[in-house]
Amino acid sequence: QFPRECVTPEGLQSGQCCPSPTGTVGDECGATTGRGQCVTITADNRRHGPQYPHDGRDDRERWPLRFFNRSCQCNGNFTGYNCGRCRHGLTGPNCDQRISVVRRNIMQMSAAEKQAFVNALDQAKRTIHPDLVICTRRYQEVFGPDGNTPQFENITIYNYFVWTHYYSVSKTYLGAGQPSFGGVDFSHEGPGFVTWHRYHLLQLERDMQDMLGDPTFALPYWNFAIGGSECDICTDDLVGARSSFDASALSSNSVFSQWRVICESVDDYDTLGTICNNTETSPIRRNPAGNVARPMVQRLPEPQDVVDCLELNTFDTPPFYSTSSESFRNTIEGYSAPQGMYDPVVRSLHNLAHLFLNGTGGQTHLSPNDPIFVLLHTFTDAVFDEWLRRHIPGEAVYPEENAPIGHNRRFNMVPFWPPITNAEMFVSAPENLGYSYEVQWPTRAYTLSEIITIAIVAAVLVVAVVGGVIACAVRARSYRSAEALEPLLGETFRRYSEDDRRMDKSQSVV
Ligand SMILES: O=C(O)c1cc2cc(O)c(O)cc2[nH]1
Repeated sequence: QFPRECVTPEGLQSGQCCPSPTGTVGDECGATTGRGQCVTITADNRRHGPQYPHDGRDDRERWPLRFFNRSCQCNGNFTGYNCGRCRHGLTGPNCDQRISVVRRNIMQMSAAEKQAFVNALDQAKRTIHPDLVICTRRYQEVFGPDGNTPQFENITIYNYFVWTHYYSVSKTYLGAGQPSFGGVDFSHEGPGFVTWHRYHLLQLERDMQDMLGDPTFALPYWNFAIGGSECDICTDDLVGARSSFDASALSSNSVFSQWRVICESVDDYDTLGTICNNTETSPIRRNPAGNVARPMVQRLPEPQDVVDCLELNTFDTPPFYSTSSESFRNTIEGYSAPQGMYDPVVRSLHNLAHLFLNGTGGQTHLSPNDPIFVLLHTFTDAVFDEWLRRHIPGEAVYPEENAPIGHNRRFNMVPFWPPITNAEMFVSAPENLGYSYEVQWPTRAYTLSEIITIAIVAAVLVVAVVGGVIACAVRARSYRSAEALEPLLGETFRRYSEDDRRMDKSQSVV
């Protein structure tokens, strides 16, 4: 969430976080080489929706102003907390060389590519994030018991990915003995669902690119809209098969059976007002299609669900919440039927894929601990990108105000650093964000009236073509028979003509 360099007592007190990419004094944000400059942070102050009634009580409001009010703003193709790196899809000392980052279907990757991806994830689970640290206390307690020991911790790259999700969904602590307020979610149940998760993946992809020293590294996706009740990627060469001994555990042949989750002690955080840290506890649990108590979540979404949701024209609809109807966002998120109608009992698309996993991956505070989360969300993001490509919306269709807290267009997404708004992720990825998807979208099945129309048009065409062919054949045949008769006719004609001439001559002599 914040750069290690900034979380000193002085850094926190100054409210400024503008490190230099070269570590040189007086070169904040690489200003001397034109990379960027240190600016005052703008935070959204438009009204949010009525779901959150506790203004002033949560560190995440008007993010990140509770912690910092100045950060780097980078120029041109430079980016990062100190403007020291290139925008996605660019490389080179001046960040002006294009590279291609293509996200592919994991099922279509070679055995070697699958293995490389699994190894990269495992490396990310064990590698300390090079730049960022997490706060483990609310701001009120962030200077520590002695007032001079900032409460921040190192965290690994993959656990940072898990932690940011947890921090964005955690409840608002209202004080000892008071129940924490759960009607708040900075990354779900609002228009920011698609933009927040898009940035979340971009951050992991960039961190893994840096870790691997490969700027072309791309996260693959899982096409979860395959129907049925089988998890096709739950195999030992991918995210791990089911254990033969425990239906909810992973096979010991998979490296992911060794992974331990973070952010499990949610009751402690909510009652004590503490925050999840990098401490790893139990193994991943997963029992796809094993939730017998909820038969509706025992099947994966169907291909037709993707077709239907891509046809919805409106990005989001009031109240811009999990109760919105005819909203593309609420449909891909999965609180509406795939055709857009809100129904409180329905779970579809993204939500259905989560719940189908039935374990770690089905609980919001824990779900990214299961690596399926990455693949499930890249596919969700691919659907979002395809919707942007087909409908070409301006940013004006993204609500500027009255969305749930965290979800307004200009809100800086919690808890990312440097500050980044929802609007900045509401753009087509290939042109603006330096990555694309290689994907074959299912096509819509024809309706009965379309089938009848097509059949009639086809029948008319067949009749016209066959009629034309017959007419041509008849004409060609009569032409040929006329040619065959022509020598005989010619002879007869000549004879008659000669007789006529002789007759004429004799008549003229008379
Ligand atoms: O109950 C739901 O609809 C549900 C569960 C779940 C888990 C998760 O990690 C999400 O990101 C969303 C979600 N929705």
